[in-house]
Amino acid sequence: MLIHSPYHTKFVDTMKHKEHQTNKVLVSYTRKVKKIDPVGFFQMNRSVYTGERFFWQSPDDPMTIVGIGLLRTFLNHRADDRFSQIEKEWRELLSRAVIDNPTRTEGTGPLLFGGFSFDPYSVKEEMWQPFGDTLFYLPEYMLTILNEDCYITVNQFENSEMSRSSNQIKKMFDLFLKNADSYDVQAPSISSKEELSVPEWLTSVSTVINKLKTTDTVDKVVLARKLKLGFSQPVLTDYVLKELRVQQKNSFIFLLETADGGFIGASPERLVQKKDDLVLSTSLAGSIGRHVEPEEDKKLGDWLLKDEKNRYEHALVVQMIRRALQPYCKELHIPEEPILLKTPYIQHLYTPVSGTARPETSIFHLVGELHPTPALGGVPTREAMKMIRDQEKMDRGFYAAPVGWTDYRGNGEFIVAIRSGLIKNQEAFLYAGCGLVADSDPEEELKETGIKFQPMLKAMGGSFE
Ligand SMILES: C=C(O[C@H]1C=CC=C(C(=O)O)[C@@H]1O)C(=O)O
Repeated sequence: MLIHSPYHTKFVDTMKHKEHQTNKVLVSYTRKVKKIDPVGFFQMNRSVYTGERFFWQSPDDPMTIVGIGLLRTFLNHRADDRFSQIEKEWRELLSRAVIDNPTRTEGTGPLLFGGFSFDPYSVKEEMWQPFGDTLFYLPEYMLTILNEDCYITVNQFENSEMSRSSNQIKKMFDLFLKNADSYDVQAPSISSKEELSVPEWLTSVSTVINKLKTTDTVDKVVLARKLKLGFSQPVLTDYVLKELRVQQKNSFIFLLETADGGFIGASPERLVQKKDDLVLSTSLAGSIGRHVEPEEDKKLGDWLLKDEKNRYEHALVVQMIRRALQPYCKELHIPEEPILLKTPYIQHLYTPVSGTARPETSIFHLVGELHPTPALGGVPTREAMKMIRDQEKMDRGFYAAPVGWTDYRGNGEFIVAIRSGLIKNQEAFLYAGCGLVADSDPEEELKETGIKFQPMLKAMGGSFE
């Protein structure tokens, strides 16, 4: 139910004007508060802020960040220098910011949340237009939960009526809390399900495998496909988010809302985390399904750990991450052997990578060097990307691309946005891909992508037979 109050008009007015305030000084206020439920916070004042929200949760929940209201949107349709461009714009904004943040906690204070397109040179599909090649949000209100501690950040541009002092910003947040509305979140009801162009996709897979067998210019290519869902009503991102949080606890859960839906998913794959000078990354490639019987499940995992094709697919990713990070890290630690990472529907070969960054290394640098890893692109990158453009016949948009956050201190985390989908009114488009090497079998890869649709499909109220 919506609570009408004079303040609602105020919030709407503030929103209308905020895009014109980009030359003003950013004023940011952060305080530790009593624990707030992140979903409750996400849904507060929904009638005003739908389409202007983001949600982030790391595996098993140590870190949650929820943003509401867009103080500034960074949207770019540019290719070559997109990583350095966003960094430049962000630094410019921060260089004139007034930040009142007595906490030393990462993920608090001014923070950008968003991501990049997978391939800025792909032929664009209309549905991805609102995302451009770079899309980041600077929120007005933000909740950060790290372990058991909870923080609120309020950002405003100076000169806006309500933001001249920290005290006034605090009052503004109190007002925001008072005006919270609550509402029912209905389960979406799937009315149609269409796997797009399966025969064509299988032909493309065979063409790529043939190429991998017959030339030595390319070793691995990841091809993806798309599943289109129709619903009887517009899909509420809130519902899908709620389901993913319950069903995919050991993945990164992310949502970047847009006016008519949003990009959402539960990815097990960290691209990079930076906390002070500590850098973490992940090689995740090589997959097999799960079995309900623990003994059978273990057999599947043991098989995967020994399978040559999967080990090769995986090793190519490890090699590339090593090459990408070495120039930026004083030390790099990469275990010799992968272990298993199990999510509810699938298990993967997994190698955690850690290092110590050299001074002046920014998270955007690292994202730019790492994307796309051969877990989503291929080896060598340039040839694989060309084959993906030629053979995939779709725009991946933000699927398989870096999505995450960075705070004003340069800490942050980006994942590879797989196990994801784009919600657009009464439709949703889910994406899933697979690594192809010379020994791959098209039918097996079709099955594997089918399993990879599962997490999103389940969260949207469906299943994949
Ligand atoms: C491309 C996807 O998965 C990648 C990540 C892990 C394992 C993969 C594989 O075994 O093929 C893929 O490289 C996807 O889930 O859409």
